[in-house]
Amino acid sequence: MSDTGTSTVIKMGGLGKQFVKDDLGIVALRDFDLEIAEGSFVTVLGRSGCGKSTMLNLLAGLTPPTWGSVAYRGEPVDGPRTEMGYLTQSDTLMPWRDVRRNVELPMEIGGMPAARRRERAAELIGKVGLDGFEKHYPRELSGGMRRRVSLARMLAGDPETLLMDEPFGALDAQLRGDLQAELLRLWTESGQTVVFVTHDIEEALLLGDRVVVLGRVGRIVLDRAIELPRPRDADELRVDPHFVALHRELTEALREGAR
Ligand SMILES: Nc1ncnc2c1ncn2[C@@H]1O[C@H](COP(=O)(O)OP(=O)(O)OP(=O)(O)O)[C@@H](O)[C@H]1O
Repeated sequence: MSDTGTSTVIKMGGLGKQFVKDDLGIVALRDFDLEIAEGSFVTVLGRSGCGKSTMLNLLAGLTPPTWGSVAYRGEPVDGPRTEMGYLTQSDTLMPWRDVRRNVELPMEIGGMPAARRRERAAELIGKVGLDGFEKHYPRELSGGMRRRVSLARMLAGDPETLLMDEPFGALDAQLRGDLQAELLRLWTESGQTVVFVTHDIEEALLLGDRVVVLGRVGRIVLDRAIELPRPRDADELRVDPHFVALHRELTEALREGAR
């Protein structure tokens, strides 16, 4: 238990990853330490190439670390775990399954009866704004629509922790706002833990109750609480002096991280 009374759900210690390409070692992440409290919404902000996806892949157990370790509820993460849902940057929908059957997949694996599965899939498809597209195949959808199917599929697994890698980056502003609001609503209701990677300062501030800014090879340049009251309205926030000051602080941290 931490001093705030919440327990740590994720602990990354001395974490690092080196890739080897053409006999050359490329360090993507080095000496990375981070603890995440249960039920928190942590946004991880960093420029392209600073190791954000590498960190999430390690956290999700998709790739083994070169150095250090990841623990989930005190247990070492040495492969994917059902408690963690991962929305990756790349598209991992099954091309031979239509939208409904893609969304149903985690429930199918979990052994949920077909009628219940179908009902839940319909509900999730509605939540991500894809009513009417149930029978479409991934190739018949736009990139943004495919992201939304992936989001619905992740939620279908009912994970207690959500790992999200720039999930709304490719969407138009309106849809992005809708899905951000939907995610916040789900988070408020469910008490899930969220680790949300973005390179967008405003998004990091709008969503998180803590922001971690990464510099090169995942060096933590800033780790601070975001005390903005909720619900947060993007239009109102933009003129809020506290938000403006935080925005400036994060801009400076990103600049510092690039050095
Ligand atoms: N499989 C790999 N093989 C070799 N190098 C890799 C591999 N994956 C990542 N890297 C390198 O590691 C570094 C960090 O990559 P990573 O994808 O983690 O960054 P990122 O912060 O998520 O970037 P972006 O915001 O653009 O997705 C980059 O220099 C990248 O080229």
